[in-house]
Amino acid sequence: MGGTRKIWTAMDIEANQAKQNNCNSTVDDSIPHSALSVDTALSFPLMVSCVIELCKDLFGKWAKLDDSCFSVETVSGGITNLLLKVSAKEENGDNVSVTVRLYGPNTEYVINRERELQAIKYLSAAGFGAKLLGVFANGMVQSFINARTLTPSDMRKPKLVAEIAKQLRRFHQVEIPGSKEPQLWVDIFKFFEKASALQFEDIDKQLIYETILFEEVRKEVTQLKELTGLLNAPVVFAHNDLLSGNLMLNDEHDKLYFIDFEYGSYNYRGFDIGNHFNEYAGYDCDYSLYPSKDEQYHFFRHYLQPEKPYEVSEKDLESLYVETNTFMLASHLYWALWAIIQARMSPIDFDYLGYFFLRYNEYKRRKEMCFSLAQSHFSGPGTV
Ligand SMILES: Nc1ncnc2c1ncn2[C@@H]1O[C@H](COP(=O)(O)OP(=O)(O)OP(=O)(O)O)[C@@H](O)[C@H]1O
Repeated sequence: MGGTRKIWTAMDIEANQAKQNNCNSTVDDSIPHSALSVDTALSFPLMVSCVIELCKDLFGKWAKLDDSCFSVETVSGGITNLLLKVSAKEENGDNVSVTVRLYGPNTEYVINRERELQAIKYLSAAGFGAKLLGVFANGMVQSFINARTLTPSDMRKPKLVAEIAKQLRRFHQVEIPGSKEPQLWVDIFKFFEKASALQFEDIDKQLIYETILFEEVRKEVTQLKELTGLLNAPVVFAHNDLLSGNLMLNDEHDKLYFIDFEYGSYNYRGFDIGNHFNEYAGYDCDYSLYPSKDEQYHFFRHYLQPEKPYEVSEKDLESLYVETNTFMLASHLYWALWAIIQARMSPIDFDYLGYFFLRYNEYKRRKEMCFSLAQSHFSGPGTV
């Protein structure tokens, strides 16, 4: 879903905004700020001039360089963000590259940029993602990552699985100031309220929308919330959208990067892992590609004990297996409800209502197996 999942993200913005306002840590003052903005509607050549001016304003050592020392190219041009690569030939002959991310119009209404920037600050200090180099009126500048984006099939290669698991463990250990309340059910219920009160101008969409059994969905959400509540699952700062498009690999240095923290929040550990496993289905949503128990155990070993993966106890593996596969169901409900709202709000031409049914049907297909897995786990050791 990567690119299609970007426009209408957190419905909890207002709620979180209130929390953020109570939290006194903002972006580090040592990070350069510029009041300039770059109009994304400009023609590319005009945009290039503005971006060069912006970079000169942000970075003192580039201020005196001639415009001919800069080159600007597009890295990715989603509707949400426009990502540019800016390279500058510095006075000492060094060629330095950065990325300039221009937020798409109106995304400030749907993405909590303050929360994202704050998370980036702490995550990049912990070595995750691109380094935050500058902030301006409608975007940010980050270090350029010399790496390729992973494909869904890369993501399940045992060596990479071990590395992803190990990094995810470290990611989950990062401390971000502010509320540590897990967002999963807060988000899901907000999505539900919005999603169940929509009206579509498009008659065909309206007819499809009217076939959604919201009371049934509400019961499923409530039932799953109750079940996951029995798990006592750890709460961590979670990425929440760990799909292959958000993983980059530098093959030469064997270095893996997590990127794109737009959905990052405090959340249940099992949700982040289960959501990641759901992404094995790839862009075609082929859920037969969901990892087997052995594949999951390989991940868990490296997540739980990266230094001694083969010393993880069977009991710990089983517990994390139950936790992950219960929250995996929540990931289906989360993105299913999110998709209904996207169907109404997003300008991206994608069959979001179809995506709702895909995720909701997969939830229903897996529900019984996962519920009985959790219930037999609660009823005694060794029963899984
Ligand atoms: N710092 C970076 N350095 C190099 N390439 C990057 C960097 N950040 C992102 N990219 C590349 O750009 C792609 C899009 O990045 P990202 O998902 O962060 O942007 P986005 O605007 O949220 O994307 P979209 O809305 O198109 O999904 C990534 O898959 C990656 O290939």
